[in-house]
Amino acid sequence: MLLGVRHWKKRSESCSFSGSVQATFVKVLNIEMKVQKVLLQSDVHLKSDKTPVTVADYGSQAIVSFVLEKELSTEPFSLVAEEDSGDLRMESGQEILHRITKLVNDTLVIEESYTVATLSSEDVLRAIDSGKSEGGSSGRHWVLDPIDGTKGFLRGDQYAIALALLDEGKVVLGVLACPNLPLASIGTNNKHSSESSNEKVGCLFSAKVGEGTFMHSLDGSSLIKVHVSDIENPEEASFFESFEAAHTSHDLSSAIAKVKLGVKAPPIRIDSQAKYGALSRGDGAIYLRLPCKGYREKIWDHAAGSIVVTEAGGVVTDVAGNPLDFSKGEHLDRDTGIIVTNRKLMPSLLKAVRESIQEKVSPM
Ligand SMILES: Nc1ncnc2c1ncn2[C@@H]1O[C@H](COP(=O)(O)O)[C@@H](O)[C@H]1OP(=O)(O)O
Ligand SMILES: [Mg+2]
Ligand SMILES: [Mg+2]
Ligand SMILES: [Mg+2]
Repeated sequence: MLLGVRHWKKRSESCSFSGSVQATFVKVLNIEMKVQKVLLQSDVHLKSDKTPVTVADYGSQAIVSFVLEKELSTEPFSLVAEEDSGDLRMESGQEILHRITKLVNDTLVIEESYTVATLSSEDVLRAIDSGKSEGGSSGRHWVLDPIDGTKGFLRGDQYAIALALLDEGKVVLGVLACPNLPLASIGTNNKHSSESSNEKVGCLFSAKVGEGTFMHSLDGSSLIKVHVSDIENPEEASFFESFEAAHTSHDLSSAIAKVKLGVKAPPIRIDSQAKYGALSRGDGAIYLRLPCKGYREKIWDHAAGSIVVTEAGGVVTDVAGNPLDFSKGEHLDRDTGIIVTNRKLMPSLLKAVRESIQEKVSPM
């Protein structure tokens, strides 16, 4: 028993961010917001899976991984992150690598504790490749999506920087920064909005297992504990889904929400894990993610978002009603979709999802 308590204490102490890591995280966000406004065509590349990647994705991964490794120098460091340096090591990647290196140094210079020396391009490549761990069910692994919702980032819309910690395959800590998300509600099921926060954008959600979810404003001026919507009547529940039609079936979610549940409000379509953040504070009550058959979800796309919602009282499952399993490496290994809501709505939502999928498979 005593051993268990000691283990828990040790774990929770080293789980927490030091102030300087959190401050650096906020600086990364500020830089990314500036980069978003001045992005050049040549700063955007297509990866082999045809998804876009930018100097900001690479730069964010290099900085977060560099800072985390420095902060956690006394313990084994394992990071599972989206990007790798393969394309940057090629002849064609040299120009973009030069710009990433400048971006990383410009950002770190603001944070005095990290200005040991100017980082070389090789240091930046090494920092990006620190994210090559495979994760799994034993030990501790940090999980990072340096820019989640790159398509939203390129459009000037929503995106997030998502960092989580896995301990023995379970998410125990999550931080979700949403630089373009208004502090006031973006939905109809709101419970937290206030006059003073009406115009401001930039939210940072943080959740630690057993301690709830908090929303900070990016300028540090406010901090509140958040909770998911307590709506019980599905007709009053507004729902979130991907902006990109290629990422989820808008038709299927419309059949579930409108036809089966009688939801009246139109869907709120935004990019990235900002959907989890918005849901955690009750902006809407349901998030439906029903990707094309065959798409394999990655852990960095859901680890931080899922703990932000569950610690705020919500439930995150696959369409069979099982909790997401983060212990199997970089993939979630569910190609059947993800549903998120509060405890009261989950049974009727699950039933509606199952019926709609069944009807799609075998139309009457
Ligand atoms: N074909 C796809 N189907 C579902 N999700 C995808 C697909 N391609 C990329 N993604 C990832 O889905 C997430 C964004 O989805 P959405 O904004 O629709 O919630 C991102 O993590 C994005 O990766 P990325 O991190 O590279 O942007
Ligand atoms: Mg990507
Ligand atoms: Mg992502
Ligand atoms: Mg990404």
